Amino acid sequence: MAQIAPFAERDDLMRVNAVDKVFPGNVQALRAMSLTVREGDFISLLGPSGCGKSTALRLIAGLSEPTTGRIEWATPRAQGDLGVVFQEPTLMPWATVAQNVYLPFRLEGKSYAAVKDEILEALKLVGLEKFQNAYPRELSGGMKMRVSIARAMVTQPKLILMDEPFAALDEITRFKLNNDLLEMQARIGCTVIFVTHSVFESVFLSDRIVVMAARPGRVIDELHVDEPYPRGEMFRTSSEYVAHCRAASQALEQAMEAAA
Ligand SMILES: Nc1ncnc2c1ncn2[C@@H]1O[C@H](COP(=O)(O)OP(=O)(O)OP(=O)(O)O)[C@@H](O)[C@H]1O
Repeated sequence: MAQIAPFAERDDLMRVNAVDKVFPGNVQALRAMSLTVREGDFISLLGPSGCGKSTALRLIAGLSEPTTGRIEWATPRAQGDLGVVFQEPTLMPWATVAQNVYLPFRLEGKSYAAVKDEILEALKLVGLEKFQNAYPRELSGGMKMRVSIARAMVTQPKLILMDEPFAALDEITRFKLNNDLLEMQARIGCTVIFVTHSVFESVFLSDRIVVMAARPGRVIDELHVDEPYPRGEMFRTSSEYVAHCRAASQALEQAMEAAA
């Protein structure tokens, strides 16, 4: 479990270097995107629909290749260094909660018996250890998302990519999961890149907000939310939070105008 270094002292983890992504039909999903991601950063990609947030995440995950430019890791990436959480929990309905969380290890060829302690630990982190033998159909939307997060964290990855994971949840569940996500990040010391449309969510969670504009998808601004962690309800109701939300809102408005 790594400790997160102070903001100014973090080592580079990976770099998106002058990346363009053009889809068939000449759709320029990303133009000249550059971003240095450092160990322990919590980065939100914030922007309107179609600005290339999911495309950027897929490129970083290695699920798609840049048209030009490069994705470079500071040290070679091993299996288990990366966890991904999508908007839908994407659980296997026929498998128990524990079997779902086991999946990344199964893909690495490890037996269940060899990793059952890690699975239980991940389920504890998301508060679902009592549900290890339940099936997805027995769980609420928020609980399913917790299982999906446990599955992404179980290998203690260096980097977790999250594509609007809480967009489909009600606001109270979303706030709770935001709080819990920060706690989990602090516990395993990972880096997070989090895609969202929500100014409020991005300010609450992140220390860096990368603002993107559409047509073509590109980075137009980066904001630093220079507020200490752990963050909780006190931060959410503070004047500092409101001030950061205002700044992020303005940057988002400029992003919309840039695309208009
Ligand atoms: N596989 C694909 N083939 C063709 N065009 C694509 C493909 N994937 C994405 N695009 C286009 O690339 C652009 C960026 O899409 P992307 O999904 O990355 O945006 P986004 O910011 O994540 O949007 P949203 O917030 O709506 O999810 C859009 O114009 C989209 O239609």
